[in-house]
Amino acid sequence: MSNLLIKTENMGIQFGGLKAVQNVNMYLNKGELIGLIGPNGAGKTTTFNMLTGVYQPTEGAITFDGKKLNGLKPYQVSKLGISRTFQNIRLFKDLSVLDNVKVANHNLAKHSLLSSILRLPSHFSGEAKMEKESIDFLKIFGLDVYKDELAKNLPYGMQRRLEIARALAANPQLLLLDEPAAGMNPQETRDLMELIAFIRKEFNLTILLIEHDMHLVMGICERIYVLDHGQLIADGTPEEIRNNPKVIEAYLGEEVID
Ligand SMILES: Nc1ncnc2c1ncn2[C@@H]1O[C@H](COP(=O)(O)OP(=O)(O)OP(=O)(O)O)[C@@H](O)[C@H]1O
Repeated sequence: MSNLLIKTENMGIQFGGLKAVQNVNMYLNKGELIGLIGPNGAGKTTTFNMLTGVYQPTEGAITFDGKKLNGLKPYQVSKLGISRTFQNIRLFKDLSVLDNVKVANHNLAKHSLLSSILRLPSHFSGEAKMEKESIDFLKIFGLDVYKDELAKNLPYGMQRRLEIARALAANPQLLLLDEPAAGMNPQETRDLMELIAFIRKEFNLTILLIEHDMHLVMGICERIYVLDHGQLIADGTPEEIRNNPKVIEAYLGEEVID
């Protein structure tokens, strides 16, 4: 059985005259935690948008778990097992913390629509099961104490955690995290690193992580891809990336890779 979960072959996208991403060849094996880094505007979020069906690549192919993703809509990609978080937090701000997770979990609820409408016993057991599962999720993220709070009232770092919990509640095989530590303080970032490592193991996940915080990326990723001006300029272990002259040049004047 193949260990390969997702691969892109010469993936690219053009917006008008601008080739935002081109010739991207990446792969993730099952269970890997991989970083995607690059200076501002390098094409990282655009890459996530192609992997999740938000944008259709204008070139190349994406294969996930043996299936072609090209042409699929975001909800179809999500059903196949890819979940993501966003650079700018996207929660249902006026719903409770618990309801935010339940909404995501609901997509997969096992009881049928008919039993929900007729309120058959299987509906209630389904609801109760989902409620319990959702609270269990919140516990893992340290969010159960906030379960009845509106999402918009959570401290910023907790909102970021809730976004990850929500993505995970959809039961993905592949989790794409777009700058999960953005705006967090150093302690929150350290806690987040531990949490990401933990959920990867606990849920047998494969994770692709966009992150500007080099310490976070270098600390937890097995391999790292580097994008610059829409093209991959390097891939390798954190050690290889740290010492790669092309990477150092791409980042010169932007941030220090320590
Ligand atoms: N819908 C679009 N239409 C036109 N250009 C776009 C569109 N989406 C992205 N781009 C362009 O694609 C390029 C890559 O943008 P992208 O947001 O993917 O970069 P990034 O690496 O995620 O940057 P950052 O680190 O600042 O988030 C940019 O030049 C951007 O302006």
